[in-house]
Amino acid sequence: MTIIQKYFSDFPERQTQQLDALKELYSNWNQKINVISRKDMDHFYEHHVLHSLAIATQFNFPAGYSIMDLGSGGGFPGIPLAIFFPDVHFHLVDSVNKKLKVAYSIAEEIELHNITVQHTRAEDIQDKKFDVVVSRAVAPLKNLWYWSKPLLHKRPVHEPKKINGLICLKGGNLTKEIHESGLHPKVWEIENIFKEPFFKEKYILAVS
Ligand SMILES: C[S@@+](CC[C@H](N)C(=O)[O-])C[C@H]1O[C@@H](n2cnc3c(N)ncnc32)[C@H](O)[C@@H]1O
Repeated sequence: MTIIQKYFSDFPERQTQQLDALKELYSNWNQKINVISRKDMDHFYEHHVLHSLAIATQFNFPAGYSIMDLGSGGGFPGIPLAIFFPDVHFHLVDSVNKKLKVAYSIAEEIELHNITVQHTRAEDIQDKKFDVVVSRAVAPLKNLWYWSKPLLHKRPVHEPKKINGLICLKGGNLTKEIHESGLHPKVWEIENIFKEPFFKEKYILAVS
């Protein structure tokens, strides 16, 4: 996990151990339930953990915040972010239960207590509200916002690193997708944050 240390130098011991444990756990689970493409396991920390933590370079979630990871699959970006923000609660939602089972088992194995999971489609949730929704590689921005908006607390924030809204990780040419959403997201190019070629044409989008 040297690639993580390259950008985040001073993790407390507990978080370092949790991050260190992830690759072997995901490798083992992946042999039973495919949550990460096999060839990607060679770049696990860069493509999955560091990519998820791009959000932590731009946002500071205060203790007590409640965050939904919409379409979390095997736990990205939710699990790396839950390790990074141990005082923030992450609710991992996916319409495929077996992937969530992997995420939940891994959270248990590393004693990550700020995670809950729910097997449902995001648009069917009616009884919960969150401060933030995060999401990676799930659906067009228009849909993500349509599903997230009713689930967000209405708490306007005025500090630049805080947000009450949707944060998603996306790749490729987003011009059409953003236009079709009718939204004006704030956009960060991850290649300006992390220098590895993998992050070319990868973006963080935020809507609030
Ligand atoms: C390409 S996977 C990405 C998984 C994970 N976010 C990641 O980056 O590794 C997309 C996931 O979104 C889930 N998904 C798609 N639409 C959804 C919805 N409306 N509600 C909940 N989950 C959804 C799918 O089941 C799938 O697991």
